[in-house]
Parts: sequence; C-alpha cells; structure tokens
Amino acid sequence: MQTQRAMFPAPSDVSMKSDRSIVEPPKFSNRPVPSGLKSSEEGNDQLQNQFTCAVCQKLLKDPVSIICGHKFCRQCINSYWDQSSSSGAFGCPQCRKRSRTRPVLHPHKTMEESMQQDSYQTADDVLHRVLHTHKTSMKNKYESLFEGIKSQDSKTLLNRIYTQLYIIEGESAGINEEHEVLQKIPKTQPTQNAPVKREDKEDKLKTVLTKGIAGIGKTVSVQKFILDWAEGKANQDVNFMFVLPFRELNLIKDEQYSFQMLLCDFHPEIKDLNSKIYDSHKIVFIFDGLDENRIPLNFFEYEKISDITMTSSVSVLIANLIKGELLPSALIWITSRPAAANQIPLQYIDRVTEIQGFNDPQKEEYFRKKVCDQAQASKIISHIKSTKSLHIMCHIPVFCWMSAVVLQQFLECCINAEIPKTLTEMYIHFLLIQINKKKWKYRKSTERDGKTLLENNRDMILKLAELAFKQLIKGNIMFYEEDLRECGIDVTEASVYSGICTEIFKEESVLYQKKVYCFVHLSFQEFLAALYVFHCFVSKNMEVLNFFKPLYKEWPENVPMEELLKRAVNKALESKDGHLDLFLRFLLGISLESNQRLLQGLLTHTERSSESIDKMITYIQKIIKMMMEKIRQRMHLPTDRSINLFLCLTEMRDQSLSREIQEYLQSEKHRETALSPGQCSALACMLLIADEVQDELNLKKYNTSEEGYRRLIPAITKCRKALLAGCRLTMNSCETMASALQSANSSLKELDLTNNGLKDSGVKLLSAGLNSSHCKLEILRLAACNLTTNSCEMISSSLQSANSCLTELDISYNGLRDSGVELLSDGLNCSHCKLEILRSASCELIDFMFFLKAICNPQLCLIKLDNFYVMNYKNKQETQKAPPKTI
Ligand SMILES: Nc1ncnc2c1ncn2[C@@H]1O[C@H](COP(=O)(O)OP(=O)(O)OP(=O)(O)O)[C@@H](O)[C@H]1O
Repeated sequence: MQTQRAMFPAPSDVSMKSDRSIVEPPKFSNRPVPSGLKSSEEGNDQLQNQFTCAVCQKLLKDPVSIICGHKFCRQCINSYWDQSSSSGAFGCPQCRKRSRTRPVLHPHKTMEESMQQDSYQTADDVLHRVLHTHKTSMKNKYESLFEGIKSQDSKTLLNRIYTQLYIIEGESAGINEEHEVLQKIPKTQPTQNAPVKREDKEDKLKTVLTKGIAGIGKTVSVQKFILDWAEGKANQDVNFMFVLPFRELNLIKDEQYSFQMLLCDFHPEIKDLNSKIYDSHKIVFIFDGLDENRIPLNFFEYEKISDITMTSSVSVLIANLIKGELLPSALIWITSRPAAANQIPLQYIDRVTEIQGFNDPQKEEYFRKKVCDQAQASKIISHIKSTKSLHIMCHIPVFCWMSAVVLQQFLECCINAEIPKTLTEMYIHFLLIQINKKKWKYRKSTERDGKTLLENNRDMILKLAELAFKQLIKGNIMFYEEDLRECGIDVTEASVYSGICTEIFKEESVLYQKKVYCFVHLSFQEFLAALYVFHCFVSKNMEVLNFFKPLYKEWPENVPMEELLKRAVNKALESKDGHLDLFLRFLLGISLESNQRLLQGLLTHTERSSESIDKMITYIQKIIKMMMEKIRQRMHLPTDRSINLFLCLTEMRDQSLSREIQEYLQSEKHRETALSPGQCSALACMLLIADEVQDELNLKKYNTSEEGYRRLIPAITKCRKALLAGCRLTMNSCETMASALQSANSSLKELDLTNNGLKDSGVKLLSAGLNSSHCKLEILRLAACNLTTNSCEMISSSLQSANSCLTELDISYNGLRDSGVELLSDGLNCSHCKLEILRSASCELIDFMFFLKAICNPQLCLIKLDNFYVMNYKNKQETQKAPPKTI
C-alpha cells in the first residue's frame, strides 16, 4: 500500500499537518483572513449564493437548513415536499439526497444576521461543508469498479477485488520502442522485492508521472488512491483531489475556460468555493490517461496564467499548472501509456514510476479474489500456470479479468469445446461469451450454437472489426462518432446499445453530451482487427488486403493465404513500435482451421489452411534464426520482435523450434557447431519465457559470435549467476545488462564481466542498473575492463546507495592506482556499504598504508591486493604480508 499512501510528500510551503483530518477541516480563525473571502466581489457573490433559496431562487426568507446542509425558505421547502411526497421520499431540491421520512428543519440565520457576524466564520462554514461534500462524492464515485463495461452486472466494490500491483520507480529501459504487451515478458517471476521505496526522495516532489501499458491498472490505481484518501486511510494531509481525465478534457479542447470553471465542471460540489482557497490548501490534481490526450500541449510558447480566474484555452491552463505558474503548490499525478508519456518534457516531472502489473503471486491473488468458489479458482490458476503464453499475458490485470470470465464459464457450463490454451482461443471464447450474455445460454453449448450466435450478430461484429482495423493502422485507440459512421455504425441505432456493442465496446465520458468510444481493451481491438483481415481474405476484399502487399507488386484476387500471412509478418517487423505484433499473433492464430471453425458464422467459409500454416511455421522459424543478420543491416531492431515471433509459433501450436534448441543444447553438438545469432535469440526467448530460474548462464559455454553473445544477454534476468567473462561485450551490452538489473523480476545475484573492454562509459551505463532499488546483485566482477578513476567514482556512489546489495567487488587489473582507491573510499566507508570482499589485485598502489587509511569500514573483512591481502580487517588486526591467495 506504500505506493498509494506516499505518492507525494507534504510540500514545505503548505502549512497543513499531515494528521489533520479532512472531516474536521482546518480552522482559519487565528490567521489573517484571505481578502477574497471577506470583501472581494466574489466573496459577496458567494455569500449571496449561500443565502439564495434553491426552490424560489430568491434571498432566503425564514431560512431553514436540512441534514445535507442546504438552506431554503421554510415555506418553499414545505410546499416542495407537499407536492412531491406522493413519491414516498423527501429529496433535497439542491443535491437530490433522499430521505424516507420528512427531514427536520433547522432554523438558520438570514444573510443580514450572518453579515453582522464575523464574516470569516461564514467562509469557514462554506469550506467545511464543501470539503465534506467533496470527500463524500469522491468516495461514492470511486468505491466501485466496473470490470469491462459499465453496468450493474459488472460492478464490484473496489476494495473487494483490488490486488496490489507491482510498481517500480523509474522505468524499464527501451520502453518506448517495444510493443506494449510484449515488452513485459521477462518480468514474470515472483519477486521478493517490496514495491517502490519512496522515503529517500520525499521532499520537493510536485509532479509524478506513472507509466503503464494498456490494461495494466493505471486507472484502478488512481481509483484506489482516491478511495483510500476519501475513506480516511491515507494522504490525510491532502484537502482536495481533483480528477481531470484527458479523455474528457479532449472534448473541450477549443473552448475558453478559467481553471476555476474547469474544476467546477468536473467537480460541481466545489462551486461555492472562493478562488483564494486553492492557494492555501493541499491539492492533488490527477490527469489520467495522457495517451488519450488530443490537446496539443505546448510548454515553451504559451501565455502565462497565474490566477485561476483568468480565462484561456484548456491547453494553456494545463501547461501553466504543470509548469507551476498556476497554483504552484499543487501536486500533480499524471498517468500514461509509455509511448505517449513524452508529451510532457522531463524537466517538469519530478518522479517517474511504472506499473508493471501483477507478478506471479499477485496473479494468483487476483484469481482468488475474483472467483469466489475457491476450488474453481484453483483450477483456473493451475490451467493458466500450465499454459505458458496465457501465464505470461496474465501480468496484465485486464487479461486476468478476461481469462477469469472465460474460464469460469468453461468450468460452470460444461462447454463442449476444448479449454482455451492459446491467446486466440481465449479471445474467441471471450467474444462468444460477451455477445451471448443477455440472450443466449452458453450452457452445454456446441460449436453449432456458437455459429448461430455469431451469425445473428455478424453484421455488427464485422462493422466493429472494420473499425478496429482501420483505427489500429492509424494508431488510434479512442474513437469519435464520425469514426464509427465511417464504418457504417450508426450510433443512434438501438443495436449499438444492446447486445454485443455494450459488452465489448465502451461508450465513455459524457461531458457536454459528447461521446468517445473504445474497445474493452486495446488487445481486443487487435483481435478484432485480425478477424477483419481474415474475413477480408476469405471474402476477397482486396482493398483491405492491399495494405499488406509489397509496394511494386500486384496481388491477384485469390492471393494465397501463405502470401498474405508472410506479408503480415513482414509488415509487423517493419513497424517501429511493434504496434502490429499482437495483431499478427491473432491473425496467425485465426488462420488455424480449428479456430476458423470456432468462428463459423462470421466467416463466409473456412479455408483449408494446414499446408499454409506449416509453411508459415518454417518461414517464421527461419526469420527468427535470421533476425540477427537483419538487425546488423538495419542497425537496430528490438529483441522483443523475435520473442513475438516465438509466441506466434505458440499461437500456431508449434513447439518445434523450442524442441530443436533444447535438443541442440542437450547434445554435445553445441560445442562443435556454432550457434547462429538467430538461434541465440531463440534461445534467449526460451530462457525468458521459461518458468524456472537458471542457476547459471555461462556464455562461454555457447559456441557463437560476438553478436550471438549479445543476443543472449537479455536472458541474464532469468538466472542467478551470469558468467560473461571475455565475451567481447561492448557498451551496447551494458545497456541491456543495466535494464536487466532494473527489472523487478530479475534474479541476478552474481555478474562476472571480467576481461571485457567496457571502459568507464560501460560502467556509467551499468550504474543505472546498480543504483536501481530492484538490483539484487551481490557479486560484481569488473577485473580487466579498462576502467579508470571515473569508474571508481561511479562505483563509489553505487556503494553508497541504500539499495546496494553488493558484498563482493573485483576491480583488479585495471591499473587504478592510489587516486582510484581514494575515490572509491567514500563508497567503501559509507554506512550503507555492504561490501565484505574487495579484490584489487594489480592496481599498482604505491602507498599501501594510504590505501588502508582510506578504507576504514570495519565490515570489509578481506581485501585482496597484488601480493598482499589483508585478512580480518574487521577485527582491526595488523596488516600481514602473506602469500598470494586466490579467493
Ligand atoms: N489492482 C487491480 N486489482 C484488480 N483488478 C485490476 C487492478 N488493476 C486493474 N484491474 C483490472 O484491469 C482492468 C483494467 O485496468 P485499468 O483500467 O486501470 O487499466 P489502465 O492501465 O488504465 O488501461 P488503459 O491504458 O487501457 O486505460 C480493470 O477494469 C480491472 O478489471
């Protein structure tokens, strides 16, 4: 819960005590009265509003208040209730709060009476009420979670289902280049680590950016953060939390607004507040879903706005708030999918965190919470665990939810079909279950029932699939009415609101009655897009298929399936950000005859595909093996592409490549025959996907090229000991290693980099990993790596980090000399340093006593020098001259 509670520190310039309760708002009586409250025009207006009867809209006459705090003329409220009491309830005309019995009327002061009193007291009253109403309304709004589509059926109490997410400080490297879903693959191991440690950087934090892929739990985290606050469990020093989702801000992008007006539109309960209140209270602004933003944000040339009553465009207001021109003491939390996070320049972000989803124990915890019948939950968990590609995907909470929906149906309803083992099968069944929810009983269903179901909804599913594909290739995940119309979907049609659409297609946000739409999850859009392409293939819709054809080639109407699939593979490989990777997996999956049969009713006919699939398997296997050569030609291609291709093979139910590699490794062949870089990629994929953590990865065991070694490096996250000595590693490899060390799921404890020309620049890259709170490295060997004193400085600062677990360090044979040791001594003597063994052979130390003086950490018990080694320094024994000894 750490992540929820300590998102922000208390800024020093806000004089709030952290234990002050929101329910008992701060008293201002002994502070100077803010001018805005007392004498400004707004103040008078506000006072006037406060003494206006909500029924007759005139100044209160014989004022009374009711339990919710709203005031009316005694006569007005009585006649209002007399007229409406036939409904059996007595509602407040202002906030609509209802009561079964006629509420008691409390006499209240008139405006004149109030004016005669200390006007400060009045402002305090308003504030008290607004704070209370605000917190209550936030609690009501955020206490329930809608899983999937908003409906009573899908509503669950957030606290019942909420499962802690794995959140790390910083971000995993290379995040913007990889496909969102795939980049997480290495991080599926259970971890002992606690989530983000925040204590060390608590002061002067204003803006936090939390990244996370689609469906990873960003919005749910926001929701939990607010709920914990509203329920008094966390962040009680915060007075207001305002949520401004980009999805809704988009709808007003062209209008002129003051920030105060904007807040009142999103949070009407604060409309009585004076604009000066915001300066003296602790406020958190939450901007959820930066990836959905369509407002052009400009942080460099913009009009300065420092007053929340000044009017400008939403874009300018947001830039001013984030830059701290507007409400400088406000705290800001922004959530975004990784690829869109760079819309805000890094200098305006004080902390970046990344939600990594569920680790293995959390996946299990989720299923146990989600599925009430524990025997059923156990069956679901063991099925997921036994099916690697599903297990990998389950780090994404929304995928856990989809799997729970499908697998529960299978267990409860004796569905007469094979239990889904691949991603494609899971999504096909999810589609069937969702469209069937209202009308059709899935009980004891057969393929034939599925066919009827799909036939009945064919038209609408295909229109949605068309939308999914057209928007996917444009990179859009949110759609507007015009996008729907383009695919023949009439939003006013009743069919849009019944059956399938309401289950897999979400209508969101209703600010000013404008609507935006999206699929229940991005991966579902990718699935439907693939379905559309396959449908176009069987119905020979060349216009769509031409998207995949090579530039200077014409395709006949009966283009062979194999040709289409090959081009789709190439197209996916060409995409820079991997945005077609998951689409490709689904397309290949749907091509299987067994899956085509499940989709009968949608497809006009099924295609015999086993021959094409066999050819595709060979083609993909070849590409995986050849990828390294291509990478060399193209300078850069992310490793995860080959992982995706590997998973494509799983989607086509092919295990032959992994069998081939396993056999290769088991045989003695790998000592004589060199592993090609492509095979190394495949091997790395296999190690990453494997459930078990290897004890040791010794690169020297593999007979391969420099490039082959480089391809194997990502697999170090999946082993405890990585022996990479003398593997001609370069800076490039250091980046990969640093990212492995930062991974929350890395198991790496020992890293031997001896005899690689890493130089200081390599150590610099590596130190990002060494300084990470997730780094569990205990032994690091950097002997003979061409290091200079600069490296000593960097290593020293890593040793000083509270996160450092290093107990053994080898810097021998780098010729570091006395000055190097001096630079290292800060780290060695720091109280956080856990080092017990320092090997520094052949460091050409001139002044040995200086060395000893420089190092006075009693923890260091063994220092191995050239021909010297000092034992039991811990016990402050005399330095001894002793024969060289290898430890
Ligand atoms: N911590 C959690 N505990 C339980 N379920 C969760 C949790 N986080 C997410 N989920 C499930 O995953 C679904 C998607 O989560 P959420 O909407 O927060 O994702 P997101 O990261 O905001 O995605 P997007 O980028 O698509 O908006 C939720 O509706 C819920 O079913």
